[in-house]
Amino acid sequence: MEALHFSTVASRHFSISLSHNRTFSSSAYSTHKPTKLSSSWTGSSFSSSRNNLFTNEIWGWVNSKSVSLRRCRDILPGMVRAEMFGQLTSGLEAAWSKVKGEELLTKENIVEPMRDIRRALLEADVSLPVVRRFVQAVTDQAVGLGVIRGVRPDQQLVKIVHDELVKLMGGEFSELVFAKSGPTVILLAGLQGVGKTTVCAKLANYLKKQGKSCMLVAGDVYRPAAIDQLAILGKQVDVPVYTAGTDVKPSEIARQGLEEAKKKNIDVVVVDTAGRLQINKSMMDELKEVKQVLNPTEILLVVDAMTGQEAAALVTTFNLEIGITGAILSKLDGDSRGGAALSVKEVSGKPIKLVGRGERMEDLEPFYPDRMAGRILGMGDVLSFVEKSKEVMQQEDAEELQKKIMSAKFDFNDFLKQTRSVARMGSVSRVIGMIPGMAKVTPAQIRDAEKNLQITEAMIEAMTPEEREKPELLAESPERRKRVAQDSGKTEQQVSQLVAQIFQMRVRMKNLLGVMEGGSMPALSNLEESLKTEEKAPPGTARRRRRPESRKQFANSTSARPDARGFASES
Ligand SMILES: Nc1nc2c(ncn2[C@@H]2O[C@H](COP(=O)(O)OP(=O)(O)OP(=O)(O)O)[C@@H](O)[C@H]2O)c(=O)[nH]1
Repeated sequence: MEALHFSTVASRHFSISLSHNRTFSSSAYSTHKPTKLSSSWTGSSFSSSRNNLFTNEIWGWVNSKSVSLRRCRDILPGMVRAEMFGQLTSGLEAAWSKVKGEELLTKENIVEPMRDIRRALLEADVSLPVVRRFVQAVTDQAVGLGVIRGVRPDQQLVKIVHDELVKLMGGEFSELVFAKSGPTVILLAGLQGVGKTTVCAKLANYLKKQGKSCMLVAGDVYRPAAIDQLAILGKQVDVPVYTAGTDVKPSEIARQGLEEAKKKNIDVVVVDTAGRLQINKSMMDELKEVKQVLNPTEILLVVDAMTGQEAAALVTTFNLEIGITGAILSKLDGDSRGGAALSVKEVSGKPIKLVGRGERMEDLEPFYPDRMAGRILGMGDVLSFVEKSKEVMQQEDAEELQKKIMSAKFDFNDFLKQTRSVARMGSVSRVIGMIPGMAKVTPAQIRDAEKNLQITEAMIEAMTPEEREKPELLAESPERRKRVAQDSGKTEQQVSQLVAQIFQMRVRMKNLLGVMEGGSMPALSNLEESLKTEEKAPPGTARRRRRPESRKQFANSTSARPDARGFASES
């Protein structure tokens, strides 16, 4: 694997790399190039069937053994990979590769990958008890997990590890709390050199962008340069800084600063405090005094991400000593291991609220555990794909469906199940958007597709159980179709189209399975094109234009072809 590095001018630590897998270069890629599907694929008369087919295509594509997780990650849109936590990311990658090619995650085949995960976490400087709990939780979930159609065991393992990482980092995003009345006071504490003074100004800058007026208070009286530094940074972000020199007690400066902020109707006061090389009693006593004077809404401990599990231990100690509300993890941009981000919440019980990712004033961000986990794994879109697939279909359903398709017994019950599965996926575009070349489906097309799903559902619900199982009954009887039309409030023509469609679907799905088994990737871009063409066609013309296409299919499909006499003439 080759990484192209782009260093940003502003930060000497930060670099991003675009993953570029050599095995995935031109010749390898060309083997996955979309093959042209038969024209029958491009002329579906119903958007609902189109969606079902999309879903199948997508499942089929990801399921295809030629598509590796790495490839998914690298070619899916927006897949820029950060170097941050790079070491951990590579360590975990070894784990996925161990279960590639397996059909199921078992007690036996999970041993090796779990060893890799354990090693990766320990190397990331996560504490041993935390690693043990993590590995146990992942193992418990992975073993005996049912198979989800289209999702391979290595993809499932990625998802489990992702979810556990999110839990480990606190699950939910922990927002800053603001006072209901009067200024919100945020007290910053931390050891020397962790980035407190810088964070003060960054935080003011961050809050200003949320429309809050801010004031900084220079409470670090032991390092005169810290006061000047804060004044300069304050100017830089255009926020007033309250200073009272170095001869006044920090608690007194804090009190005066708060008074000043109240007079000026300031929304948020951020108070800088002195750091020490290590925790000592005088530091804690001073902080307690400042805390008593200010009664802060937030007491945030700034910890240096590069100190790994030590950062988590510090948060615990500060919390026990003075009671804090959360942590700010600074210098995350220089952290290739990730131990601090992974351990703080688990070890101390206190959430990380913000992270510093560079020296610039803009480099402060909220800490989102799920995004962080996604970054660590570097496979955001694969994760959402697994999640969606899990929601919509169980393997048993899928296998049964496959059998039915193969034996040309796909009936309206299956049709309805599929239709609802697609509907449950919400916006189909979200799934389609995960596939390269398929991100351009318009909202209008999606709305249309969803409207058609409802129409289809209404008609199927108006059928008797027997009719649903044997679409032939409807194909042979205009009376039955008339009754379904009346009961569902749709036209006879719509019912006829639906009946014709199920036979077309049998044929198309069978064709699709053939294509998938042949190992080539379905022509997703062709489908997208067909969507656009159909979208542009004026009402009433699309069907007429497509009819020769459907006829051609029927002519080619002897096995699944019903005795269509009785409805074909009407449709
Ligand atoms: N790369 C990087 N550097 C940072 C970050 N935050 C702070 N720094 C740098 O870390 C150094 C120390 O930051 P300060 O804000 O002076 O630290 P402090 O905790 O106030 O230090 P004391 O006042 O001595 O206690 C400075 O050079 C900052 O530019 C960050 O998120 N990323």
